[in-house]
Amino acid sequence: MENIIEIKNLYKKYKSAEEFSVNDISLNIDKNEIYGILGPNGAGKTTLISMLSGLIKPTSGTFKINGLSPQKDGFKLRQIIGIVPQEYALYPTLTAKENLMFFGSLYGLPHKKLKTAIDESLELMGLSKFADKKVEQFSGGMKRRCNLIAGTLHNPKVLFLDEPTVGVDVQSKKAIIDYLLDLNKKGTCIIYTSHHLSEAEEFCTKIAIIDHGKIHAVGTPEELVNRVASAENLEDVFISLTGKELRDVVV
Ligand SMILES: Nc1ncnc2c1ncn2[C@@H]1O[C@H](COP(=O)(O)OP(=O)(O)OP(=O)(O)O)[C@@H](O)[C@H]1O
Repeated sequence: MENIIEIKNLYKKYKSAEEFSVNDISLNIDKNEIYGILGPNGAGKTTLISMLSGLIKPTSGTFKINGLSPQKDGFKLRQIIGIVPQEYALYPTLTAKENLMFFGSLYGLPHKKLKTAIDESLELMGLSKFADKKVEQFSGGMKRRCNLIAGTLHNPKVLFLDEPTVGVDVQSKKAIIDYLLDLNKKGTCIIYTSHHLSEAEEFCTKIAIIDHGKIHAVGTPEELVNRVASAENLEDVFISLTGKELRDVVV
């Protein structure tokens, strides 16, 4: 076991808000994990991973990623993390390949290495034959697949994903999960937020259940199910811990 992320007493209160959106979270994440942050709407999932990925600043508390802190080592930190937000960060009038060349060059990858990484990733994602099509012609699922490639071309040590499979078709979902499993096998620690309990149960090695900005439970899917008497699956655990039904949290 080797922690790649160490979070200590992290808080976030937005200026316009009355309550803390993240309220005293402490968490260690091992470098080999596929770590699911699960919780209902407004639980604080996006706020938590936005802080960890450097998009917003914590109100208080500290965290380190691979021993680096955002205050002291911001530049180095940005080189080892990947971020895939919910919204597409792609240029619609550029082709998939042009988009990926653009984003890959932002990571400073040499041209030849970048071209190889793009070709391999498009192949893995089942998008090779669409490489020269404009992204505006893509379906939502194809855009998401392309978005994921754009955030991972530099082979990050830690990848933050916000709801990577929400609202995508079955084929894209499978491609995304297979791609993430492959990245994890090659050494990327994956932290992802989700509403999909059954997907998380299958896919995650560890899960944190979060609600009202606090962590309610942490464990492997199996540990969580065993911890709650009469729970048969993660959905039962979720209802028991948050008092919310799955239908309340599916967007
Ligand atoms: N920019 C902001 N300004 C003020 N309040 C915010 C802001 N962003 C989020 N919040 C509030 O913080 C809380 C947590 O929101 P957050 O988006 O982190 O939750 P979430 O678990 O990701 O929810 P969802 O699944 O709906 O995306 C909510 O009460 C939300 O209204």
